[in-house]
Amino acid sequence: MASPLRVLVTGAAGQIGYSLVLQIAKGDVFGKETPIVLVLLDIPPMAAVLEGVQFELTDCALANLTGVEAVTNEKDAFTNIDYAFLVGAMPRKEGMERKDLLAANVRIFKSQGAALAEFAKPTTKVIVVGNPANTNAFICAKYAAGKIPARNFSAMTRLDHNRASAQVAIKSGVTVGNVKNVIIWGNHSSTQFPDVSHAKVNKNGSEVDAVSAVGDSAWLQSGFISVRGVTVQKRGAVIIERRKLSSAMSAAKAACDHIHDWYKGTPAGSFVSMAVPSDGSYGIPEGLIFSFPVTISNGEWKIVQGLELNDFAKEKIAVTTKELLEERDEALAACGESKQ
Ligand SMILES: NC(=O)C1=CN([C@@H]2O[C@H](COP(=O)(O)OP(=O)(O)OC[C@H]3O[C@@H](n4cnc5c(N)ncnc54)[C@H](O)[C@@H]3O)[C@@H](O)[C@H]2O)C=CC1
Ligand SMILES: O=C([O-])CC(=O)C(=O)O
Repeated sequence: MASPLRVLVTGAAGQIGYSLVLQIAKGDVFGKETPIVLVLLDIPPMAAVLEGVQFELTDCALANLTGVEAVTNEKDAFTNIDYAFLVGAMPRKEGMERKDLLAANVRIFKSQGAALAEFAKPTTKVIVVGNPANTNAFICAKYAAGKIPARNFSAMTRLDHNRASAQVAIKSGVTVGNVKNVIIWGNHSSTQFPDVSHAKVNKNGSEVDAVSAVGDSAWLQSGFISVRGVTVQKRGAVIIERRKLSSAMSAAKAACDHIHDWYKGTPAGSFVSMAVPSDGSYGIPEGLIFSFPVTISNGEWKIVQGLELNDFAKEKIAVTTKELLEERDEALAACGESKQ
């Protein structure tokens, strides 16, 4: 048997954690053939709950789950890990924006960035789920710099990508497996820009542009993006309003999709949305953790180049970029650093 991948889930006693750990353990991310050791981290007051999750995972009797470790300190959590799902952070409540969590959550990611640098493998790959996800990932990467390359850090916009794909499928009268190349640009926040102008729909066996498959351009420029919040941009807030808790099942599934594609690659001709450090593509300031369309091969992502952006798209991308720059400066200040 190959040596197992060590996979860390932080916030493993929380609601996303509860959905996520089973999907990883049963092979949805790294494949059913890949042995896994799951490392579950939460804060000391959650130790008993965490132990309950550990017992349940053992009781699932999964063939390739070779170990489950429940820990409450960063050294045990981060030592020698291959992948980190950084979920543990405070969720927002009704009426809040995700950036309202910045002051409370950013320090967690400063500390975990330093712990990654000290204890993890230099090849470790990281997805930040805890909100505000892009800015937390920026801070985490900053404090791991010198040990783990910035390109190993990402933030999750796959949930927004999945939400957008599902809406296009419903409007086009197909199942979601027939929709590809939707793009989420920018921040995982209400300024994100869900863009279908490069998306494709397989309708009755032939591939057509999503815009013509949907057949409602007015909806694509307004209702699809955010009609009283029920579709993409503000979907998270709508779920909180209905459930009184933020998305968990769909967030866990999206985190699995994100790491699955990073590990296995994207199919030829397809791209997915992933928030990664900007290299200046599309005029986005370098280093900002920004959601782009990416293709993935051999564990390396590449930002899709050369997509044409019309004035509507440029305007939306400028708004989300401005918000990310403001969040970055606020986060640096909260970490006691000067602005960039
Ligand atoms: N990027 C995205 O698309 C999404 C992000 N989220 C975010 O994910 C985060 C987690 O959400 P839920 O699981 O619903 O929250 P939750 O409150 O159910 O669970 C969070 C867990 O994290 C733990 N935690 C807090 N500080 C920690 C630390 N320093 N180290 C380890 N664990 C720690 C808590 O004790 C708790 O068990 C929130 O910030 C939420 O806003 C949620 C949905 C989608
Ligand atoms: O909206 C929230 O606070 C949770 C989240 O990030 C989402 O559901 O997209």
